[in-house]
Amino acid sequence: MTATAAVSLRGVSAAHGATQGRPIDLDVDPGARVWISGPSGVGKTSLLYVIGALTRAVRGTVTIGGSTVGSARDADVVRRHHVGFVLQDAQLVEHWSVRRNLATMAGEDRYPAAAERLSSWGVDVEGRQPRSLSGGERQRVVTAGALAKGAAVIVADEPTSSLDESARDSVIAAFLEASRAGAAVVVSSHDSAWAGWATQHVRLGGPDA
Ligand SMILES: Nc1ncnc2c1ncn2[C@@H]1O[C@H](COP(=O)(O)OP(=O)(O)OP(=O)(O)O)[C@@H](O)[C@H]1O
Repeated sequence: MTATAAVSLRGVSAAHGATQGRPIDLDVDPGARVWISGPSGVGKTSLLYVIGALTRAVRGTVTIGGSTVGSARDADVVRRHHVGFVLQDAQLVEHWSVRRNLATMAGEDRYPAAAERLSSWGVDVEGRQPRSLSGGERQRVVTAGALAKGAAVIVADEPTSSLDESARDSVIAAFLEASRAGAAVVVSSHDSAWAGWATQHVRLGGPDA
């Protein structure tokens, strides 16, 4: 790993997909922007989950925020302290208000900024329940919460899949801003709109991976 890497993978295979046959090495420095692409089913989500300590690698060494992710307990600690994530199914606690979901993801002190960002994205939070959100609104709530956490590492799985072009561009700009503030940001997506955003491209299932 580089001395400053936020995430370092050495000889890593995830439980499913292309990295099983071809283990991967990857360093992601603070402020770097990584786009993971590749065909459906190739293993993008599986790799992203390892990068975010959401699941453990089946082989190799994963270091996040200077800590090696060995045990499940290591993964818990790393996730809590270092990682913000946007998962593909934009999970919210359904019986909590959207406000409570957002405040829990962001931290109460960062809630106002997260709600303001959401409002600028056309999503008003107050008085809403998750069941009243469209798929795209839900995706933006989870993204605003993850970004507000101020984590050193942000992983996002298809964060713009339910968004129109204008909302997509706003979300891409927000991920750019997070990287400029020092976060290492890793996005898995089929959408080539991420190509111009990324500083590193990991293409799974191609000649290089
Ligand atoms: N828990 C699981 N048990 C068994 N197979 C799984 C599991 N999770 C994923 N897979 C399989 O592993 C492969 C990689 O899945 P993964 O979701 O990582 O791919 P992906 O590239 O993100 O796909 P997509 O672009 O369609 O979201 C797929 O063939 C998938 O069916």
